[in-house]
Amino acid sequence: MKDFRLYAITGEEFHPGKELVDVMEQAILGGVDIIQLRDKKSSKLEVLKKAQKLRELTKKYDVPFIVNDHIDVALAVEADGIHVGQDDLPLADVRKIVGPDMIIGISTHKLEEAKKAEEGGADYIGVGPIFPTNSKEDVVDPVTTSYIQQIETDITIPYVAIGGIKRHNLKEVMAAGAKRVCMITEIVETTDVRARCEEIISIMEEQS
Ligand SMILES: Cc1ncc(COP(=O)(O)OP(=O)(O)O)c(N)n1
Ligand SMILES: Cc1nc(C(=O)O)sc1CCOP(=O)(O)O
Ligand SMILES: [Mg+2]
Repeated sequence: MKDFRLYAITGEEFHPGKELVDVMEQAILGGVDIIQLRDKKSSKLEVLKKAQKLRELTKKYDVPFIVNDHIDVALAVEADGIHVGQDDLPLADVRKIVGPDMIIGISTHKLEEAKKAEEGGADYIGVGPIFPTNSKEDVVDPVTTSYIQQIETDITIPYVAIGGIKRHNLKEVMAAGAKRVCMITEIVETTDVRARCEEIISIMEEQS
């Protein structure tokens, strides 16, 4: 897969009154280079409609588009990838469904899960939650930056740090070895999403 550094996940509940596509377009203009549609509340049809709009947007900017949870929606809109968690379908079954080319990302919270994902052919893994987060209901305890250090030592596939990552703790995350970060609230919960992403990118560039 094409490499990336700033991964934005949608979080419509954090930007009331603003259109999903407008917020994500500002994020892309600010430097986000991969987008995931994550919607835990809408009906399947509503998720499909949002995915269609984001597919169009991400095609325009040549940014990879990932769908969280809904494999059928990912296939229907020809998304670039699907993101699944530890309680979703096993990787081997997801691969059978989506075929050889679609990106598969898997959430991991411990080294054992990361190794299994790598051995099973995941294209990337999520590594988190690094810090406490209010953006996910059934979240496990923070894994802290020590999990990033373990991943750096033992895992070779691309990984993205996630969970409670903000401008103020970004240096700590990068100092542990992370080169890619994923955020919901720090990106979408602000009046100027583009400027926020530019600021995040400039902190990342200072650290690399
Ligand atoms: C990049 C990335 N990493 C982790 C997650 C979390 O996925 P999951 O464990 O399936 O939880 P939900 O997002 O479905 O609540 C993610 N979505 N993206
Ligand atoms: C969706 C998600 N998955 C996580 C994991 O650790 O797997 S943490 C998380 C929420 C990330 O949101 P924020 O940047 O607002 O903390
Ligand atoms: Mg999931």
